[in-house]
Amino acid sequence: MVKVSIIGATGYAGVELVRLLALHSEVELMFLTSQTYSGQKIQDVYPHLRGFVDKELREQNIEEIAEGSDLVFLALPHGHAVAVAEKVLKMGKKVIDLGADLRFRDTKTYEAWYKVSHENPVLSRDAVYGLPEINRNRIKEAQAVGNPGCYPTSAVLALYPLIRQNIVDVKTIIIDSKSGVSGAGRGLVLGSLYPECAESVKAYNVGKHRHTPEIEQILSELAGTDVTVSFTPHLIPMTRGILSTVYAGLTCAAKDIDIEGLYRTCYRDEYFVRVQPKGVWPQTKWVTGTNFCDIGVDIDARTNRVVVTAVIDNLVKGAAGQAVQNMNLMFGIPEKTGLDLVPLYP
Ligand SMILES: NC(=O)C1=CN([C@@H]2O[C@H](COP(=O)(O)OP(=O)(O)OC[C@H]3O[C@@H](n4cnc5c(N)ncnc54)[C@H](OP(=O)(O)O)[C@@H]3O)[C@@H](O)[C@H]2O)C=CC1
Ligand SMILES: CC(=O)N[C@@H](CCC(=O)OP(=O)(O)O)C(=O)O
Repeated sequence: MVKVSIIGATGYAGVELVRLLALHSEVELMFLTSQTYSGQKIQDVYPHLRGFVDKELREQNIEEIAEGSDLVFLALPHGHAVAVAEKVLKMGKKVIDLGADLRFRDTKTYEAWYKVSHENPVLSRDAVYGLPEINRNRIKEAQAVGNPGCYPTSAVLALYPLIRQNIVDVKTIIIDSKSGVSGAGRGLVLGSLYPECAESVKAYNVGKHRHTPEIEQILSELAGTDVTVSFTPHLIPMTRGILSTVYAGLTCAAKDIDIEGLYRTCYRDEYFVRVQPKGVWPQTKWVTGTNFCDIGVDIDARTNRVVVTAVIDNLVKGAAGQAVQNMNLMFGIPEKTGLDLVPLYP
């Protein structure tokens, strides 16, 4: 059994990890931490876990936690992970950060967009970006993984087959995303209050969302050239789910491309990416509670642009599920373990 602990177990991402790991056959849950609720049992803070997990929430004593764990998940606000990751790694244990602190090869970019200083550029440079569909072999060898952001997971999986085949003009990419409110976390945020967001949809952080440089970093690495994207996130009144619609101009004639075949070939061995038949556009409900990313794709022959939609559950493939998938890879556990779930529908 792999011994795992979660720092920040009471946030939405952390508690989703607890849910998935509670029934994971190869894992033993060791320590769960919380600042606010330390001393209480997690099943008292989150009664849906009663009967599955019986654990007291602890303070963040990292040495003790790392000593008793093989892997530590960090589900903290950005800016808090580096110091913890350093201690865990120093004790020879592995770490997966669900936040943004280990996602950037160039920490100057991180500092510019996140407005916090990064104390360990080497740690960030050596960490592996944890998108298994692209980085599987490197994740298997990793000591530290930066788990991708929720919007970038959907956008990069939507674009990867196009970039890999070099059939779109990378200066024309537009990413239009909608997220459920749990993406903002459990903290009290005015915009997450029911009267503020119910029966309403809005764009936010237009042209300046922190996931823009993350998407550009990965697409640039894949394309071998600098890629810039127009990315606009929207808040939509639902709890879970992200839908990203991506547009890109083709560099060849539409008639020369079997677009569905291209996506099927690219993802043929990827259990968690489900390419829909041409003309079928997935909805967020098709993936709720699971690690799937469902993709719909077609070419708009009139404009010679590809249109792709990708849906994920932001808390699963966008956070905790992807983290479990990465853990499985890092410990040689079959990749689907703990994640072989049927979506919740309707
Ligand atoms: N929500 C989502 O869909 C996704 C979230 N993420 C990332 O995962 C991380 C956690 O997000 P999420 O769960 O949504 O956030 P929440 O606000 O729901 O939870 C934050 C967690 O961090 C703990 N915490 C807060 N401040 C501190 C601090 N100063 N020191 C130690 N612990 C602290 C909280 O503990 P407590 O309240 O018990 O004191 C809580 O457990 C973030 O980096 C986020 O960006 C990534 C992808 C998707
Ligand atoms: C709806 C909503 O507010 N979503 C969050 C998602 C960010 C997130 O989860 O941050 P990381 O993935 O980078 O850690 C936001 O836009 O800030």
